[in-house]
Amino acid sequence: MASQTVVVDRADDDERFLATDLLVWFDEPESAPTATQLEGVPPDQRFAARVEDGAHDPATYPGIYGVRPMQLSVPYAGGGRWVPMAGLTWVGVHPDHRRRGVLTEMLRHHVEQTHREGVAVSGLHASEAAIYGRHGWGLASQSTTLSLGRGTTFTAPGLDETAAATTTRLATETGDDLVRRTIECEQRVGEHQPGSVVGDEGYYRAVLRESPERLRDKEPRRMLFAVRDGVDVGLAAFRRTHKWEQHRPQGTLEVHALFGDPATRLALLRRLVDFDLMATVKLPETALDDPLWSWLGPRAASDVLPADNLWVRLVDLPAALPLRSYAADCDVVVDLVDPYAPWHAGRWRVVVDAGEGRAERTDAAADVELPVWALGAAYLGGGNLLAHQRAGLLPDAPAVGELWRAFRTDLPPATAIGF
Ligand SMILES: CC(=O)SCCNC(=O)CCNC(=O)[C@H](O)C(C)(C)COP(=O)(O)OP(=O)(O)OC[C@H]1O[C@@H](n2cnc3c(N)ncnc32)[C@H](O)[C@@H]1OP(=O)(O)O
Repeated sequence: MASQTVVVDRADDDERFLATDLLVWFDEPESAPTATQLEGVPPDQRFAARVEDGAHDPATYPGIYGVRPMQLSVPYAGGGRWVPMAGLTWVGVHPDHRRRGVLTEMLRHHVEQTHREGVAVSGLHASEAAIYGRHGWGLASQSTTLSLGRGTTFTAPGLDETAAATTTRLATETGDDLVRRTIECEQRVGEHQPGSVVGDEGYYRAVLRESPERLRDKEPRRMLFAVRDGVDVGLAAFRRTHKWEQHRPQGTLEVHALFGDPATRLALLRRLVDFDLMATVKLPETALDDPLWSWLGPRAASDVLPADNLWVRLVDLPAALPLRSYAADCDVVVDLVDPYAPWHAGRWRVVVDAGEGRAERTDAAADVELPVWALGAAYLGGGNLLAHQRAGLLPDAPAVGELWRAFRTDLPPATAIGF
């Protein structure tokens, strides 16, 4: 198809924004007011692409995207630390305009806009894994989904006492009370777990809202909080589905999110595999080094499916590097390839000294040329640069190993929510 001139700017028409999203995702329209449906993406963070040559449907935009103001937990002093992240979401291109560069222009706009707003990192969950790598996002955390049978045994002698001292109770709060309790709990837990993401109140109102059209005959989502010493230390969000086979209950309990330190996860998991009338517990986005694998052994789970989790793009290297701490010293000159960001592309001296990182402009000869996705992948300590080098995706230069030894973390990052 012929290319087209694409201009991206604020989306000034909420109805049109929503209509575009409905067309892209072919969802049933909801009865809730438009403002409620758009909650979690602030009005000044809704963007639309317009094409300047050719007619298009006035009720929709050729393309839309939104940004959630979020916090990302980055590796810091053996734990984590919250830093601002632009959470890219609601990306969609009208079916009549696809594969003609609308997404490409929207992502270029997003990178510029994020930089203008002084945010160094953009993150997203992708609908399809092949989309974002070519635009500079690197796969920063990976996970698996899996299923467990009812009554699964978890063997964790060193954590039994703490898990037993952890009470699990279904939340009785609703509305804003539940939103506040959930945010506070996720902030408390995620700060110690690099790769965690939390949103603002609007985001939590949006994810905790369940419209009648989406719910139909399903059980409303239940929130199970884990409490220790009077403090919320974790939670599991889940829903159950009935099923009967030959007079025997074969229900499925599907977990949507699971937060907590290892002893808390143990307490929550023991409770989740013990609900009446269930035969199967489906777990979401479980990190590759989740303690679960040590408690179970690899064969106790079924339907194990690896997936990409959080994709990270750096939009400002000198601002992003000092935000986290590092495992080893390094001093290399990187020639950064970033076609979307002239302020970013070119040679940087990347230095880590006593755990602190920085990047400064240099005219020195480059030790390695790196695509911007590589630093996004490694930023949380998860995307192994040496493995990418071995796979032929990065240049065969010693500087890649030096960078990786600085960026890597003892445990890979884990991201528990999608957005
Ligand atoms: C963070 C999020 O919100 S994830 C949600 C993403 N949205 C969706 O999946 C909704 C359904 N899909 C769509 O709306 C569109 O097909 C999009 C947004 C995925 C792509 O939009 P388009 O305008 O068609 O993309 P565009 O023409 O800019 O393509 C850019 C490049 O990405 C490639 N590409 C686009 N979509 C895909 C895909 N689904 N899989 C693999 N490659 C893709 C194109 O081939 C093109 O490659 P090239 O530069 O080598 O030629």
